[in-house]
Amino acid sequence: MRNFADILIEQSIQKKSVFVVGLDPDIAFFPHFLIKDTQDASQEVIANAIFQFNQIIIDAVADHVVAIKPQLAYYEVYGSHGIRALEETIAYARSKGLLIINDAKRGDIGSTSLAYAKAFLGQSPLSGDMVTVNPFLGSDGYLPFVDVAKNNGKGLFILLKTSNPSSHEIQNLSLEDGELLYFRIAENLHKLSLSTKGEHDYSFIGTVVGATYPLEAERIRQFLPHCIFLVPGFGMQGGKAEDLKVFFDAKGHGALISSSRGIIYCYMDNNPYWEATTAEEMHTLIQKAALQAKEQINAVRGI
Ligand SMILES: O=C(O)c1cc(=O)[nH]c(=O)n1[C@@H]1O[C@H](COP(=O)(O)O)[C@@H](O)[C@H]1O
Repeated sequence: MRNFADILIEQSIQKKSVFVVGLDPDIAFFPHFLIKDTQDASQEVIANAIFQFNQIIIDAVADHVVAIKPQLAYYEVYGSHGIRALEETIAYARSKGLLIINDAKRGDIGSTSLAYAKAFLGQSPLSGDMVTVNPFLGSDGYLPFVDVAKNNGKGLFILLKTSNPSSHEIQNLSLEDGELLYFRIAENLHKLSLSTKGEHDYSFIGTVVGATYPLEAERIRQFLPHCIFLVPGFGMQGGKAEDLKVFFDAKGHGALISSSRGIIYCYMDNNPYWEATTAEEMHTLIQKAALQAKEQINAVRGI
C-alpha cells in the first residue's frame, strides 16, 4: 500500500536531492540586520527575527533540499512567540513545496505519546510530515506515533544510533546475549517495517542513524532494508560525504542526509565581520553551501 515513504522517495527523485537543512536558529549567530540587541530584545522581536532568518534560509535552499528540519528547542525557548515562529516557518516551507521534519525527539507513556503524535503528525498547526521519536520508553511510547502517522499518511524517525560522541554510553550497551541495545531496537523496527512497506519497499517508519557512525550504519543498513535513515551529524559534527555511501541502498535511496549549522551559519566561516552580513549575502552563501552539499551527497549516491 502507498505510504509516506513513497511520497518522500518520489520527491527526492523529482528534486534530485536527499539533502535536508536543519533550522536551529540561535540569535547569537544572527547578522545585525536581523537583530542587534540580543540582550534586551523582547521575545516577540526575537521570534520575528527567527522567522525572517528561516525565510531567508528556506528561499535559499528550496531548490536543493527535499525537507527542512526545525529543532523544537530553539523555538520553545521563546515560549508562545517561539512556537508562533515555528508555525509560520512550517507554513512558509510548505508554501515552497518542502516537506517538514519536526525534530522533537518525543516519546512518553502511551496516552501522552498519542497527544504528542497528534501535535506533530495530526491536524495541529505545528504538524509537519515527519517527527523524530525517542524509543526508550518502550513500544507503548512509540506505537502511538506509528498509528497517527499511518492514519494521516505521514512518517516518523525512531532514534537508533545517534550522532553524538556519548551515544555509545546507552545505545551500545551489551545485553545478556551479547547483542547491543541499539541493535535490539533495530530488530523491533525491522518487524514493524515489514508490515508497513509501501510501493517503493520502504516503511513510513524510519530511523535516525548519525553520519558520524558509518561502521554501525553499514550493519544497520543491511539489517533494515525497509527503513529510511535520517542521517544528522554531516558537516559540523564531523560526518564526511565520502563515508555516506553505506547509508544508502544500491539505488541511492533510503537515507536523508541532514546538516544544520554548517549550512545556516555558513556566512560566519572565515569572516570576522560576519555580523555585517546582508540578507542578499546570506542568501547567496547559503544557497551555494546547500548546492555544494547536495552535489557531494549525489556523487556518493552515484546520481
Ligand atoms: O534527530 C536529529 O535531528 C539529531 C539526531 C542525532 O543523532 N544527532 C543530531 O545532531 N540531531 C540534530 O541535528 C542537529 C545538529 O546538526 P548540525 O548543526 O549539522 O550538527 C541538531 O538539531 C540535533 O538535535
